Amino acid sequence: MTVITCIEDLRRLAQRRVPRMFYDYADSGAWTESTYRANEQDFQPIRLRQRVAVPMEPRSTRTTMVGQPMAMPVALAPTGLTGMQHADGEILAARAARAFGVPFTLSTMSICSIEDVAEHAGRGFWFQLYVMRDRDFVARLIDRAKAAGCGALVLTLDLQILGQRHKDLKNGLSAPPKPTLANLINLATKPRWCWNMLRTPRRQFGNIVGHVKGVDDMSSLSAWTQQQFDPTLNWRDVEWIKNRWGGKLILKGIMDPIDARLAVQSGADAIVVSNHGGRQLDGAESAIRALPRIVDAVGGQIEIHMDSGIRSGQDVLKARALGARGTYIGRAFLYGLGALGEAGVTKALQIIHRELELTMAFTGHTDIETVDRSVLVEGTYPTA
Ligand SMILES: Cc1cc2nc3c(=O)[nH]c(=O)nc-3n(C[C@H](O)[C@H](O)[C@H](O)COP(=O)(O)O)c2cc1C
Ligand SMILES: O=C(O)C(=O)c1ccccc1
Repeated sequence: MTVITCIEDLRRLAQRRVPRMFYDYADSGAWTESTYRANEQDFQPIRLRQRVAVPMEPRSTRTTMVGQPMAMPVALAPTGLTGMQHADGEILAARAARAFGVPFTLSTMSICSIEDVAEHAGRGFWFQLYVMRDRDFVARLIDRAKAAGCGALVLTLDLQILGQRHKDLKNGLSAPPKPTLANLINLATKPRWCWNMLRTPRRQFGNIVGHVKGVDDMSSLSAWTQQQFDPTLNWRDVEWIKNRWGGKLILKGIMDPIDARLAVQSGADAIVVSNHGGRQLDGAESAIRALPRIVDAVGGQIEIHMDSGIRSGQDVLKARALGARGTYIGRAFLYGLGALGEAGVTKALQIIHRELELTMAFTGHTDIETVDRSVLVEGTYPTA
């Protein structure tokens, strides 16, 4: 293998090492994947202003998200089935994030449970909540996250029903994979993944199986989601969750200024401008284009984060310049995990950090806190 220098290198290696069903699950969007593609592509036309002969050392990327100090404005996004990209994936990613000094967000739909991650990777990670019909279960999840010392609750609002993802339907996505002939043939080409998976006991949805009576078969993930996720979710539920949780609350999946204003009224601490990485509403605007409008509407009133499409430190800088205090990476860290386990997540974070602080130097900044719209070339970036 040649030297790994960028996230795209990690993606290629992950594609070789992760069973097709799970690689495709990560690397796909809804329907035609037009929003998935736009998320990445819409960063490209945004141009940076090169500066010379200005101080460039020492440089700091340190900042905060919801008051929490971190090494750079990048958190690991919550991703379901992370423990299927690599055995014990959530524990490994949480460890890498902790060592790097950025938050890891554990998904409700993770393989390793809240307690597994707290035990093996330490406390303080963030927890992402999906609202199920069974409110007692939701309350128990919140209480478990509290008991594990989670530093923030990320409440996802954009997936009460699952976007239609063609690759998952064709592959028959399930965790663990069903022993069909096609799956067995594919698994036979992934010995490293299989060996690691056989050595871990954690192969089911750890936050759910064993915690809800009668739930031991989640083999059809989309059917299970449809049965369990609550389509009546509304702002009164957000209030109930906020009160039950009592800590920092981040609302994820906001793309419209109307919803952003309602989020402000809910008293949440931050919102994430996100279209779920293009996995839900195909045809939605890219998140980087939606960002300035949301910043214009509520920027002074609530902390704004963004995700969807970030593949480099330059993307982080552009999001920050357009008003996002922090960002999240989803696939960028999943590719690292699938490629090289914990070391791959560390690699992904190192790559993004290096790109970010080099770009700061070239654009004449030594402190991420001073980066604003003026690093961008007028006329090349989206506006409200
Ligand atoms: C494989 C995968 C699984 C995901 N699962 C969840 C999830 O369980 N909860 C959630 O809030 N978002 C989930 N997301 C969305 C991410 O949190 C994030 O919004 C998205 O990945 C950002 O886009 P990016 O992958 O281009 O960085 C998932 C994304 C991916 C790629
Ligand atoms: O795949 C996803 O994007 C996601 O958030 C999810 C939703 C339901 C079950 C598993 C993952």
